Amino acid sequence: MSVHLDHIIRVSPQNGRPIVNDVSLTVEDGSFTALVGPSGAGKTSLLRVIAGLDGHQGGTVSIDGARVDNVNARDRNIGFVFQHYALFAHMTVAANIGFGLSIRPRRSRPGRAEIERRVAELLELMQLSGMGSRYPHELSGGQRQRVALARALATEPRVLLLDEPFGALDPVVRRQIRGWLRDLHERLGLTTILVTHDRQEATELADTIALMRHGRVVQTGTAQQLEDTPADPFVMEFTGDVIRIPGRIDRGLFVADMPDIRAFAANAADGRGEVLIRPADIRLLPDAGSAMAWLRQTRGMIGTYDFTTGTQTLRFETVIPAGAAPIIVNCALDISAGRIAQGDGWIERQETGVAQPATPQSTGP
Ligand SMILES: Nc1ncnc2c1ncn2[C@@H]1O[C@H](COP(=O)(O)OP(=O)(O)OP(=O)(O)O)[C@@H](O)[C@H]1O
Repeated sequence: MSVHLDHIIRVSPQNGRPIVNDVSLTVEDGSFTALVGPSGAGKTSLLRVIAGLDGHQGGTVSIDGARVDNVNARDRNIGFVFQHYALFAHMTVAANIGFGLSIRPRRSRPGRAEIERRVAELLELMQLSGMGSRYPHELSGGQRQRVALARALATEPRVLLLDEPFGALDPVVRRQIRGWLRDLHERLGLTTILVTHDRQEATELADTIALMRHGRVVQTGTAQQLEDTPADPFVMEFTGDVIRIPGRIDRGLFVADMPDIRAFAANAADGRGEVLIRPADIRLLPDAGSAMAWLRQTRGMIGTYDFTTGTQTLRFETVIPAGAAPIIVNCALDISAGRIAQGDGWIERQETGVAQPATPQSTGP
């Protein structure tokens, strides 16, 4: 089932400020979407609006093309698992899983034998066979989260909402459960939306990533798209390592404040600016300046360099130039593969890999 959000607004019940601010998002049927972003960005709030647990003051939520704004949570056919959505401690694992079915209105409630069959099926699917009679405190953290997932899936929802479901697990279990979850998503043909802080988790699991900040979706796309063509400096920093190099635009050139960084063409008005660049895109140019680059560590073709000019040092990891000695004297940096920012936005969007015209070496401000 697809989920479509159209200009959703939710305001804080306390102070009327927008918590979700004009969010439009389409989650395709059968897709796996990760909602990522800093704390307080509105990810949980958006998930709760989709689930129908919280109301919204503007916009519409549609599931499979039908508006569900006035449909209560129980009737949306959505399963959800929250990090702190605890299991019922006094109930066995089997009773926890079957709970959603057992409280259905009499008309739609399956018989006891049918519930038992469904629970057994889910226990097997979750690799928890034989654990139905245990109590939650007799399980590991990873097993408990799988029971929570089983409970969410018992009513056969087609949409699954997961809010940091693995946050409390140790990293090894977390990685194992990831692969297993993706597999489950495929096998059951689910449409899944996962809230996570973990960039790696989002990249591994999701087809689409929606990055949120201040109640808005800043950019949606594959992990690769967000990394390669970030909509703004915030997205670039969120999606990978970035080095910021301050400078200015001077008559069509970006001139770094730090000497021995090559100026390059910048199609923008004169003023302050900053280059944001992935460390791996920085190029060391031997015999092109007066700086010194000292190779601190190597990892295959990649080296960690301290690039020193005057009293300033820049540390970054990049490709070791062919035949370079561990200490390169008289070198300069090429940062023309970066993007130039001013405040929260780009002042110029450059495509990486496009050759820049040869320009004179910067001599600083
Ligand atoms: N019921 C509420 N009443 C008032 N403010 C709320 C309520 N729920 C959330 N907020 C506020 O809305 C903003 C978004 O919160 P939300 O929990 O959705 O963010 P988040 O991106 O999920 O953050 P985190 O990653 O820390 O869980 C925060 O500023 C939060 O304080």
